[in-house]
Parts: sequence; C-alpha cells; structure tokens
Amino acid sequence: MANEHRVLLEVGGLIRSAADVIDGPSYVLWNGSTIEASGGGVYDGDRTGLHVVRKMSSVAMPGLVNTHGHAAMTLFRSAGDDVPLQTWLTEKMFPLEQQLTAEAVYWGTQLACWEMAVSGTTCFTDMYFYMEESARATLDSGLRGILSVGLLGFTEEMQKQGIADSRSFKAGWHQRGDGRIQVTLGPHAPYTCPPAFLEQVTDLSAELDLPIQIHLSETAYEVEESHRQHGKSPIAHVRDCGLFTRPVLAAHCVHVNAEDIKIMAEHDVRAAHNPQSNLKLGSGIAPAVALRNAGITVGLGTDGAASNNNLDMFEELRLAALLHKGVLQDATAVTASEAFQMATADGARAVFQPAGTGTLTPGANADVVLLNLDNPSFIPTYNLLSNVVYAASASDVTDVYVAGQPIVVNGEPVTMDTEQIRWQVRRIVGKFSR
Ligand SMILES: CSC[C@H]1O[C@@H](n2cnc3c(O)ncnc32)[C@H](O)[C@@H]1O
Ligand SMILES: [Zn+2]
Repeated sequence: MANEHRVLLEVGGLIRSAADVIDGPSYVLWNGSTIEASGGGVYDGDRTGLHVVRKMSSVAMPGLVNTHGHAAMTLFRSAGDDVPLQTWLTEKMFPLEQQLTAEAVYWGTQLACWEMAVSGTTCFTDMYFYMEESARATLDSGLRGILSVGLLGFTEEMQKQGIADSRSFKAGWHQRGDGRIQVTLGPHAPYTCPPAFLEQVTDLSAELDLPIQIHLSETAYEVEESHRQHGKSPIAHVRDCGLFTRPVLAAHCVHVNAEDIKIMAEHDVRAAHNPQSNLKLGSGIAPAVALRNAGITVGLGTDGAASNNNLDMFEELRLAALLHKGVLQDATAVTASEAFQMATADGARAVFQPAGTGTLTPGANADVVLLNLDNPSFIPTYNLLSNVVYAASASDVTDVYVAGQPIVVNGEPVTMDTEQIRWQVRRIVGKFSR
C-alpha cells in the first residue's frame, strides 16, 4: 500500500522560489509536512511507498503569505466604505465590533480561511477579538495562522484584561496543530495603546518569547497627532517605549520618513505592505521600495475584508508590482520577481518564520499552491513568473496543500464545510444592527 505520508507531486512547471523557476516537467516530494526534494525533470529516486499525484497541467508555487489582516472582519465586508480610516474605525467598525460574539468570530474566520485558501494563501496573520475562536477556526481549516489577541488600551481594565487574555491565549494555543498555530502579541496601534501599556506589552513579549504585530504610521493624521502628543513620529515613539527591542511586524508604514526607515532597519522591524487597504481608506501609498532598499523585510497583506474588500493576495501581488512603477515612474521599481518574493519568502520572514519558509526547497513546509496552466492566464508563457504576477488570478488556483495536507482539491475546499459557513455567516450578520 502507498505510504500517504510521502507524496510526490509531478507538475508541468515549478516556482521553487522567486529566483528559481522551472518551466517544464518538475516535481515536489514531501514527507509528512516537510519538503524532502524538488527540482526539474522526473524524480529519479526510489518510488517505493510514494503517493504520486500527477498534475502535468499545473504549475506548483509556494503558498502566499498574508502578512496583515483581521480574519473575522469578513463579517463586515462592505459595511463601511468610502470613508477615511478614523471615521471607518470609530464610527463604523468599533460599533459593529461591540456586537461580536465568540460564535461570530469562529464563522467569520472560517469564511476568511475559505476565501484565503481558494485564492492561494496558506499562511496568514490575525489580530482580533475572541481569538480562541479564530484559532479554532484556523485549526479546523488546515491553514497556518500567526495570531494575536488585539489589544486596545483605552482603560486600565482593558489593558489588564488584554495582558491576561494574551497569556492564556499563548498557554492554550501556541504551536497547536503541529505548529500551524503560532501566537504573537497584538497591541493595536500607538494611538490606542498608551506608552506604559506598550512597555508592558514589550515586557510580556520578552517573558513569553513572542513576537509583536502592530499598526504603525498608517495615516498622515496618525503621524501629526503623534508629533503633537509625543513630539516624535509613531516609529520613534514606539522605539522609545522599548517595542523594537523585540521582533516586531509593523503593518502599513505609509507615512514614514528617512529617519523612521533608518530606525526600522536598525532594529530589523518587518513591514506589512497593504496597498489595497491603504488606497481604499485614502491613507496613501507606503514607500515599499525605499523600505526594501534600506534592507527592511517587506511582506504583503490584505488587511481585513472590511477595508479591502476581499482577501485575495493575487490582487495585492499584482498591485504591489504595478503601483510603485507608477509612483516612481520607473518600470523596474518592483519587478515580478521582487513582488513574488514579497508575497512568499519575504512575507514568511516578516511573520517570523524560519529561513526557507515561503519556498519549495528541501526543509521548507509543504505549503504548496497549484495553478492551472491550461487557463488563458498561462497561454502563452514566455516567462512563467511574469504570468503568475501580471496575468494570473485567484481563479487559476486549483489545489492547495498546507503542511503537506490537501486543503483545496480541484478548486473545492476539502477541510471546510462551505455550505455551513455561508449559512452561519448570513444568519449571524442578519442579527447585527447598523
Ligand atoms: C484590536 S483588534 C484589531 C482592531 O483593528 C481594527 N482595524 C482593522 N484594520 C485596521 C487598520 O487598517 N488600521 C487600524 N485599525 C484597523 C479592527 O477594526 C479592530 O478593531
Ligand atoms: Zn489592520
């Protein structure tokens, strides 16, 4: 009988990494959750006990990494459009979020996992409420989640509760699902977390050995207010609260100056670039090229579905490659290869994964996405990677594996009950008042 734990995937093309593309017969072999071998041509090792999956009309690529989001905000998709961030947050989202329940977050997160899986995302970050439910939904979906309790520090009671919830979230969930669930700390932003609270979060991060994710320098208003209140930029302010003594993923970084970029580079602060959300909220465009040129690891993200309004990383990948060409009037600003790197290996580094993650090379997680080479997006293929970045879309995704396990097969999610998700989300959302 075939050993189901060693899988040989035979494909018609292989993107092992942004720099290593094979347009022709190739293979990926994984053992359990880890890639054992990959390369061009026909696998010439011993085939005894291998489960062979032959998909010669597909190209295999590493799963996309969504470095910033709020999964259960799928519940609020299109519930607050065409307003700027502060209005969106305080007048639209906060009142809706008051009505959240544990059950709502479970089904909202399952909906996000469904949407992300079928569009080729295998790993995502989350910062939200009722995070035990987000973790449970993620675990059930089979995806990989880098999750944090969203911390708002408006009152001392909220701060105490947030610290306690983060502690118990780590105790209950960190490294569950063979490491698919990873807990981080999630102070929302410097404008919702006072300095003493950010210092406490920094200490907790060191004590629990957990990285931190935070929104930083998203709008011009945030930066102006930071100068008014603290006499410095949000980046300098959180640095002075000690945050950058710990591994930090900073979401947005739209309004950063040269000094901010220097501080981020010096402290190896990683950035999540969310071009669609920043455009939709009218926040601006992050200087992703300057950040990368300074040596900062930049990943791509969607942000929540209420500010995007979808979780499709193929759109972010394409937009990141196009946007900076236009802004800088330089067609070489972000190449297809650089955009792909941001959406995969750099994204994985941004969310604190070990080197090699986000590639299909030996030792990496078997997080694999297949795209249909028979679709128009791949005809013809002068440059396979260019087809993926500039022509492909989520509709080209046919199969998705996370940690070697099938999540989507022939376009159909196999770990999630989509009929149930659809029904539950419609039922739950029907009870919200707006
Ligand atoms: C405390 S849980 C997370 C919190 O963040 C809000 N949120 C979602 N997207 C953004 C964004 O782009 N900037 C700032 N805050 C955001 C979400 O509504 C939750 O309240
Ligand atoms: Zn966000």
